[in-house]
Amino acid sequence: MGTTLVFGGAGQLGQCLARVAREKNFAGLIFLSETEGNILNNESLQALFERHQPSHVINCAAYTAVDKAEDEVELARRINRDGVENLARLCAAHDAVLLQISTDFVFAGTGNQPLTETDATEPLGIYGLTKLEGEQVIPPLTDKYFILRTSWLYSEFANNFVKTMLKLGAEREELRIIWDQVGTPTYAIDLAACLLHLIETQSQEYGLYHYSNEGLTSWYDFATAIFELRGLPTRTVPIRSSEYPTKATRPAYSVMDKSKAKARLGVAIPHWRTSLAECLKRLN
Ligand SMILES: NC(=O)C1=CN([C@@H]2O[C@H](COP(=O)(O)OP(=O)(O)OC[C@H]3O[C@@H](n4cnc5c(N)ncnc54)[C@H](OP(=O)(O)O)[C@@H]3O)[C@@H](O)[C@H]2O)C=CC1
Ligand SMILES: Cc1cn([C@H]2C[C@H](O)[C@@H](COP(=O)(O)OP(=O)(O)O[C@H]3O[C@@H](C)C(=O)[C@@H](O)[C@H]3O)O2)c(=O)[nH]c1=O
Repeated sequence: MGTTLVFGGAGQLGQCLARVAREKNFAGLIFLSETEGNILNNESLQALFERHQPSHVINCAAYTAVDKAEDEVELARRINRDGVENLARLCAAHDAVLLQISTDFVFAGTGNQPLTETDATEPLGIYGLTKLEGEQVIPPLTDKYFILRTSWLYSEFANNFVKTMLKLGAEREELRIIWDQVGTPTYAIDLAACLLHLIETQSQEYGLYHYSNEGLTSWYDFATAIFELRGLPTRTVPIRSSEYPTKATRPAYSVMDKSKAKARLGVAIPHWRTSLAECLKRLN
């Protein structure tokens, strides 16, 4: 197997990839932090591609601060769109496969049926918009790409909802959590395993896919499950989004249909509750 360059290697998904690769003895991955592989620096990117001649490139680098993006539009766009364009161009020139990660926030979330890859996108905020732009720059440059849209990523690494809940739950008796946003949490370790599976199997089923854990839940039910599984007495109170004002509006319903990924990529997808229990065990 060839070499895989992992950009954004120090972020949540990057660290999950490192763990899964270590556990599977998966060789050939080169993890690059922002300083080692800045996706906005074309000169250093070119040097990296020339030195390593990668067969695959996984882009975990992104601007992920959903609310802050509303005030940092240009920076978010440079990282989420221009950075992806830089990688896609170099992948095309070096005949490498690009694995790009996108988000459920490309959808407006006004429906109530699981979203497929062909459903219309309509981002509600700058983060979702710039991630969608990042999806759109790829196909004109290369055919050899996988775009995996995922949602509500969490893990034992970096900052995420599960870790925030455990921290707040240890400090407060009661937490008020939104229940009118419905989606599917995704254990970033499962997504990492899926990405490595695509490389290991040398999959050529290129294209756009939805990948989250199975099932659906609200943030309120997710938080309640975290405390139940952890055996914490923290009370959770369901509130509406209007009672928890944020700068960026989130989709109310962003459950994604994974039929295409299951049919074409040969991946088994665990239920979110099973994976949550696994993550909490790891966090112990
Ligand atoms: N987190 C989530 O809930 C979800 C995430 N996604 C997508 O999944 C992917 C991985 O997300 P996740 O790991 O959680 O995000 P993180 O924010 O944990 O990681 C992103 C990483 O990208 C790095 N980065 C930022 N700018 C650059 C740059 N110019 N060049 C290289 N690296 C850079 C960041 O470094 P630094 O921190 O130093 O700035 C950070 O380490 C992203 O594409 C994200 O949009 C999709 C759905 C849900
Ligand atoms: C801390 C807290 C959050 N919430 C709500 C706010 C929000 O709607 C929801 C999740 O909050 P967070 O800020 O953790 O997550 P958020 O930034 O909305 O998460 C998103 O991140 C980007 C990167 C994605 O791509 C999305 O898939 C999604 O995971 O929980 C409460 O209701 N009560 C609370 O006490």
